[in-house]
Amino acid sequence: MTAQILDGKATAAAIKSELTARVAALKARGVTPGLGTLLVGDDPGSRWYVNGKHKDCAEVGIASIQRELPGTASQEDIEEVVRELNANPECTGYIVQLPLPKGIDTNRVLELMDPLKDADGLHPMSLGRLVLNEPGPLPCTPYGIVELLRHHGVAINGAHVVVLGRGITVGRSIGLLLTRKSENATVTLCHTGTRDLSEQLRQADIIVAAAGVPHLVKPEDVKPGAAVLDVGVSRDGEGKIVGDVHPGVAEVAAWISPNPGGVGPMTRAQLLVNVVEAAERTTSAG
Ligand SMILES: Nc1nc2c(c(=O)[nH]1)N[C@@H](CN(C=O)c1ccc(C(=O)N[C@@H](CCC(=O)O)C(=O)O)cc1)CN2
Repeated sequence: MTAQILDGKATAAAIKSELTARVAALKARGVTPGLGTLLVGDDPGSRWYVNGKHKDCAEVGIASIQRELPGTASQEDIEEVVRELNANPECTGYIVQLPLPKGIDTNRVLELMDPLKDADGLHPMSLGRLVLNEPGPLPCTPYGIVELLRHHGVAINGAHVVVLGRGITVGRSIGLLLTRKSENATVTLCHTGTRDLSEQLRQADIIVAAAGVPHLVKPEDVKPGAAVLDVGVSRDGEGKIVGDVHPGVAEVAAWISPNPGGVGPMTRAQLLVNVVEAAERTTSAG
Protein backbone atom coordinates (compact mmCIF):
# COMPACT_ATOMS: atom_id res chain seq x y z
CA MET A 1 0.00 0.00 0.00
CA THR A 2 1.24 3.50 -0.79
CA ALA A 3 1.85 5.95 2.07
CA GLN A 4 -0.63 8.70 2.87
CA ILE A 5 0.54 12.22 2.10
CA LEU A 6 1.49 14.72 4.82
CA ASP A 7 0.15 17.61 2.78
CA GLY A 8 2.16 20.71 3.71
CA LYS A 9 0.53 22.95 1.11
CA ALA A 10 -3.02 22.31 2.34
CA THR A 11 -2.02 22.48 6.03
CA ALA A 12 -0.16 25.76 5.49
CA ALA A 13 -3.22 27.18 3.68
CA ALA A 14 -5.41 26.29 6.69
CA ILE A 15 -2.93 27.94 9.10
CA LYS A 16 -2.78 31.08 6.93
CA SER A 17 -6.54 31.34 6.81
CA GLU A 18 -6.73 31.23 10.63
CA LEU A 19 -3.91 33.82 10.86
CA THR A 20 -5.76 36.22 8.56
CA ALA A 21 -8.48 36.56 11.22
CA ARG A 22 -5.92 37.02 14.01
CA VAL A 23 -4.08 39.73 12.06
CA ALA A 24 -7.40 41.51 11.43
CA ALA A 25 -8.10 41.40 15.20
CA LEU A 26 -4.66 42.88 15.94
CA LYS A 27 -5.23 45.65 13.40
CA ALA A 28 -8.59 46.44 14.98
CA ARG A 29 -6.61 47.07 18.20
CA GLY A 30 -4.24 49.40 16.33
CA VAL A 31 -1.37 46.91 15.91
CA THR A 32 -0.03 46.08 12.45
CA PRO A 33 2.48 43.22 12.54
CA GLY A 34 5.40 43.80 10.15
CA LEU A 35 7.91 41.14 9.04
CA GLY A 36 11.38 42.27 8.03
CA THR A 37 13.81 40.17 6.00
CA LEU A 38 17.49 40.61 5.32
CA LEU A 39 18.83 38.82 2.25
CA VAL A 40 22.58 38.93 1.61
CA GLY A 41 23.90 37.81 -1.79
CA ASP A 42 22.21 36.46 -4.89
CA ASP A 43 21.57 32.79 -4.19
CA PRO A 44 18.42 32.07 -6.27
CA GLY A 45 17.02 29.62 -3.70
CA SER A 46 17.34 32.11 -0.82
CA ARG A 47 15.79 34.83 -2.98
CA TRP A 48 12.84 32.55 -3.79
CA TYR A 49 12.32 31.76 -0.09
CA VAL A 50 12.43 35.45 0.90
CA ASN A 51 10.06 36.48 -1.89
CA GLY A 52 7.72 33.68 -0.77
CA LYS A 53 7.78 35.00 2.80
CA HIS A 54 6.68 38.46 1.62
CA LYS A 55 3.96 36.98 -0.60
CA ASP A 56 2.65 35.07 2.44
CA CYS A 57 2.68 38.28 4.51
CA ALA A 58 0.58 40.06 1.88
CA GLU A 59 -1.90 37.16 1.90
CA VAL A 60 -2.59 37.38 5.64
CA GLY A 61 -2.28 41.17 6.06
CA ILE A 62 1.19 41.38 7.66
CA ALA A 63 3.27 44.38 6.49
CA SER A 64 6.64 43.74 4.79
CA ILE A 65 10.03 45.36 5.22
CA GLN A 66 12.58 44.03 2.71
CA ARG A 67 16.32 44.68 3.00
CA GLU A 68 19.01 43.39 0.65
CA LEU A 69 22.79 43.53 0.53
CA PRO A 70 25.19 42.25 -2.13
CA GLY A 71 27.23 39.09 -1.58
CA THR A 72 30.30 41.30 -1.06
CA ALA A 73 28.76 42.95 2.05
CA SER A 74 31.02 43.03 5.12
CA GLN A 75 30.15 41.91 8.64
CA GLU A 76 29.73 45.60 9.56
CA ASP A 77 27.38 46.25 6.58
CA ILE A 78 25.16 43.37 7.73
CA GLU A 79 25.25 44.41 11.37
CA GLU A 80 24.24 47.96 10.38
CA VAL A 81 21.04 46.64 8.75
CA VAL A 82 20.37 44.46 11.80
CA ARG A 83 20.64 47.55 14.04
CA GLU A 84 18.30 49.44 11.69
CA LEU A 85 15.69 46.64 11.84
CA ASN A 86 16.04 46.48 15.65
CA ALA A 87 15.20 50.20 15.80
CA ASN A 88 12.46 50.24 13.14
CA PRO A 89 9.04 50.38 14.90
CA GLU A 90 7.23 49.14 11.77
CA CYS A 91 9.24 45.94 11.92
CA THR A 92 7.71 43.88 14.73
CA GLY A 93 9.69 40.77 13.82
CA TYR A 94 12.39 39.86 11.30
CA ILE A 95 14.64 37.17 9.91
CA VAL A 96 18.13 37.07 8.46
CA GLN A 97 17.98 34.60 5.58
CA LEU A 98 20.50 31.78 6.01
CA PRO A 99 23.04 30.78 4.98
CA LEU A 100 25.02 34.04 5.02
CA PRO A 101 27.99 34.31 2.62
CA LYS A 102 31.26 32.60 3.54
CA GLY A 103 33.42 34.66 5.89
CA ILE A 104 30.46 36.17 7.77
CA ASP A 105 30.12 35.28 11.46
CA THR A 106 26.48 34.13 11.49
CA ASN A 107 26.30 33.67 15.26
CA ARG A 108 27.44 37.25 15.83
CA VAL A 109 24.72 38.51 13.47
CA LEU A 110 22.02 36.42 15.20
CA GLU A 111 23.20 37.56 18.64
CA LEU A 112 22.91 41.21 17.61
CA MET A 113 19.22 40.85 16.73
CA ASP A 114 16.69 42.16 19.26
CA PRO A 115 15.43 38.87 20.76
CA LEU A 116 11.95 40.37 21.03
CA LYS A 117 11.96 40.70 17.23
CA ASP A 118 13.33 37.22 16.48
CA ALA A 119 10.76 35.78 14.06
CA ASP A 120 12.81 32.67 13.29
CA GLY A 121 13.41 31.30 16.78
CA LEU A 122 17.13 31.15 16.02
CA HIS A 123 18.39 33.89 18.37
CA PRO A 124 20.46 32.34 21.20
CA MET A 125 17.90 33.73 23.69
CA SER A 126 15.02 31.98 21.84
CA LEU A 127 16.95 28.70 21.68
CA GLY A 128 17.71 29.09 25.40
CA ARG A 129 14.02 29.63 26.13
CA LEU A 130 13.25 26.46 24.21
CA VAL A 131 15.80 24.54 26.33
CA LEU A 132 14.20 25.98 29.48
CA ASN A 133 10.70 25.23 28.16
CA GLU A 134 9.63 28.88 28.33
CA PRO A 135 7.33 30.52 25.76
CA GLY A 136 9.02 32.15 22.78
CA PRO A 137 9.36 31.87 19.01
CA LEU A 138 10.12 28.32 17.81
CA PRO A 139 12.43 27.48 14.89
CA CYS A 140 10.11 27.43 11.86
CA THR A 141 10.96 24.09 10.23
CA PRO A 142 10.85 21.98 13.42
CA TYR A 143 7.65 23.79 14.46
CA GLY A 144 6.21 23.14 10.99
CA ILE A 145 7.05 19.43 11.21
CA VAL A 146 5.31 19.07 14.58
CA GLU A 147 2.21 20.89 13.27
CA LEU A 148 2.17 18.82 10.06
CA LEU A 149 2.19 15.57 12.07
CA ARG A 150 -0.47 16.87 14.48
CA HIS A 151 -2.71 18.06 11.66
CA HIS A 152 -2.68 14.58 10.09
CA GLY A 153 -3.21 12.77 13.41
CA VAL A 154 0.19 11.04 13.40
CA ALA A 155 0.96 9.98 17.01
CA ILE A 156 3.97 11.81 18.44
CA ASN A 157 3.37 10.85 22.08
CA GLY A 158 5.66 7.91 22.88
CA ALA A 159 7.03 7.73 19.32
CA HIS A 160 10.70 7.08 18.62
CA VAL A 161 11.85 9.82 16.24
CA VAL A 162 15.14 9.48 14.37
CA VAL A 163 16.48 12.79 13.03
CA LEU A 164 19.13 12.89 10.30
CA GLY A 165 21.29 16.02 10.26
CA ARG A 166 22.62 18.45 12.85
CA GLY A 167 22.16 21.80 11.08
CA ILE A 168 21.06 24.91 12.96
CA THR A 169 17.63 25.32 11.30
CA VAL A 170 16.36 21.74 11.86
CA GLY A 171 18.46 18.93 13.36
CA ARG A 172 19.88 20.72 16.40
CA SER A 173 16.57 22.03 17.71
CA ILE A 174 13.86 19.59 16.67
CA GLY A 175 14.72 17.19 19.51
CA LEU A 176 14.05 19.99 22.01
CA LEU A 177 10.53 20.45 20.64
CA LEU A 178 9.70 16.78 20.33
CA THR A 179 10.90 15.82 23.82
CA ARG A 180 8.81 18.49 25.60
CA LYS A 181 6.14 16.94 27.87
CA SER A 182 3.46 18.16 25.45
CA GLU A 183 4.97 16.12 22.57
CA ASN A 184 6.58 13.36 24.67
CA ALA A 185 8.63 11.68 21.93
CA THR A 186 12.00 9.95 22.29
CA VAL A 187 14.56 11.37 19.86
CA THR A 188 17.77 10.00 18.37
CA LEU A 189 19.92 12.53 16.49
CA CYS A 190 22.02 10.97 13.72
CA HIS A 191 24.66 12.67 11.55
CA THR A 192 27.59 11.89 9.27
CA GLY A 193 29.49 10.40 12.21
CA THR A 194 26.70 7.92 13.11
CA ARG A 195 27.71 4.26 12.80
CA ASP A 196 25.20 1.92 11.17
CA LEU A 197 22.66 4.52 10.16
CA SER A 198 20.30 1.94 8.60
CA GLU A 199 19.97 0.14 11.92
CA GLN A 200 19.07 3.42 13.68
CA LEU A 201 16.54 4.32 11.00
CA ARG A 202 14.82 0.94 11.20
CA GLN A 203 13.96 1.62 14.87
CA ALA A 204 12.07 4.80 14.01
CA ASP A 205 8.33 5.41 14.18
CA ILE A 206 9.04 8.83 12.65
CA ILE A 207 12.04 9.80 10.49
CA VAL A 208 13.03 13.44 9.90
CA ALA A 209 15.55 13.48 7.06
CA ALA A 210 17.45 16.78 6.97
CA ALA A 211 20.94 15.72 5.91
CA GLY A 212 20.97 17.23 2.41
CA VAL A 213 22.11 13.91 0.89
CA PRO A 214 19.99 12.83 -2.11
CA HIS A 215 17.97 9.62 -1.47
CA LEU A 216 19.89 8.83 1.71
CA VAL A 217 16.85 7.09 3.26
CA LYS A 218 16.14 3.90 1.30
CA PRO A 219 13.02 1.69 1.46
CA GLU A 220 14.94 -1.03 3.32
CA ASP A 221 15.87 1.50 6.08
CA VAL A 222 12.25 2.19 6.98
CA LYS A 223 10.03 0.27 9.41
CA PRO A 224 6.69 -0.55 7.76
CA GLY A 225 4.08 1.93 9.01
CA ALA A 226 6.56 4.71 9.89
CA ALA A 227 6.02 8.41 9.09
CA VAL A 228 8.80 9.94 6.99
CA LEU A 229 9.45 13.67 6.61
CA ASP A 230 11.76 14.80 3.83
CA VAL A 231 13.49 18.12 4.55
CA GLY A 232 16.46 17.63 2.16
CA VAL A 233 16.93 20.10 -0.68
CA SER A 234 19.48 18.99 -3.28
CA ARG A 235 19.10 19.82 -6.99
CA ASP A 236 19.44 17.64 -10.08
CA GLY A 237 20.98 18.83 -13.40
CA GLU A 238 17.72 20.57 -14.34
CA GLY A 239 17.39 22.38 -11.01
CA LYS A 240 14.62 20.09 -9.76
CA ILE A 241 14.54 19.26 -6.03
CA VAL A 242 15.92 15.87 -5.02
CA GLY A 243 15.05 15.07 -1.40
CA ASP A 244 16.82 12.95 1.20
CA VAL A 245 14.16 10.23 0.85
CA HIS A 246 14.17 7.63 -1.95
CA PRO A 247 10.79 7.53 -3.79
CA GLY A 248 10.50 3.79 -3.03
CA VAL A 249 9.99 4.66 0.67
CA ALA A 250 6.37 5.55 -0.19
CA GLU A 251 5.71 1.79 -0.60
CA VAL A 252 6.84 1.02 2.98
CA ALA A 253 5.89 4.05 5.09
CA ALA A 254 2.36 4.82 6.33
CA TRP A 255 2.91 8.58 5.97
CA ILE A 256 5.28 10.58 3.80
CA SER A 257 5.79 14.30 3.23
CA PRO A 258 6.18 15.20 -0.46
CA ASN A 259 9.14 17.33 -1.43
CA PRO A 260 8.28 19.93 -2.68
CA GLY A 261 4.90 20.50 -1.04
CA GLY A 262 5.59 19.07 2.42
CA VAL A 263 7.81 20.67 5.04
CA GLY A 264 8.76 23.78 2.96
CA PRO A 265 5.29 25.40 2.95
CA MET A 266 4.99 24.61 6.69
CA THR A 267 8.28 26.45 7.37
CA ARG A 268 6.78 29.51 5.71
CA ALA A 269 3.47 29.23 7.57
CA GLN A 270 5.11 28.86 10.99
CA LEU A 271 7.16 31.99 10.39
CA LEU A 272 3.89 33.90 10.08
CA VAL A 273 2.64 32.22 13.27
CA ASN A 274 5.75 33.45 15.10
CA VAL A 275 5.18 37.01 13.85
CA VAL A 276 1.53 37.03 14.88
CA GLU A 277 2.19 35.39 18.27
CA ALA A 278 4.92 37.96 19.04
CA ALA A 279 2.54 40.84 18.19
CA GLU A 280 -0.19 39.25 20.33
CA ARG A 281 2.27 38.83 23.25
CA THR A 282 3.26 42.50 23.02
CA THR A 283 -0.33 43.75 23.00
CA SER A 284 -1.49 41.47 25.83
CA ALA A 285 1.52 42.59 27.93
CA GLY A 286 0.89 46.26 27.17
N1 LIG B 1 16.57 32.43 8.41
C1 LIG B 1 16.25 31.22 7.92
N2 LIG B 1 16.96 30.70 6.92
C2 LIG B 1 16.63 29.48 6.44
C3 LIG B 1 15.50 28.78 6.96
C4 LIG B 1 14.79 29.36 8.03
O1 LIG B 1 13.81 28.78 8.58
N3 LIG B 1 15.18 30.58 8.48
N4 LIG B 1 15.09 27.60 6.36
C5 LIG B 1 15.62 27.23 5.07
C6 LIG B 1 14.98 27.89 3.88
N5 LIG B 1 13.55 28.22 3.98
C7 LIG B 1 13.18 29.31 4.69
O2 LIG B 1 13.90 30.23 4.90
C8 LIG B 1 12.59 27.56 3.17
C9 LIG B 1 12.88 26.41 2.48
C10 LIG B 1 11.93 25.82 1.62
C11 LIG B 1 10.70 26.41 1.44
C12 LIG B 1 9.70 25.88 0.48
O3 LIG B 1 8.55 26.26 0.53
N6 LIG B 1 10.09 25.03 -0.48
C13 LIG B 1 9.22 24.54 -1.49
C14 LIG B 1 10.05 24.18 -2.73
C15 LIG B 1 10.69 25.37 -3.34
C16 LIG B 1 11.66 25.05 -4.46
O4 LIG B 1 11.25 24.54 -5.48
O5 LIG B 1 12.84 25.37 -4.26
C17 LIG B 1 8.51 23.27 -1.01
O6 LIG B 1 9.09 22.54 -0.20
O7 LIG B 1 7.40 23.03 -1.48
C18 LIG B 1 10.41 27.55 2.15
C19 LIG B 1 11.33 28.11 2.99
C20 LIG B 1 17.11 27.58 5.02
N7 LIG B 1 17.32 28.94 5.42
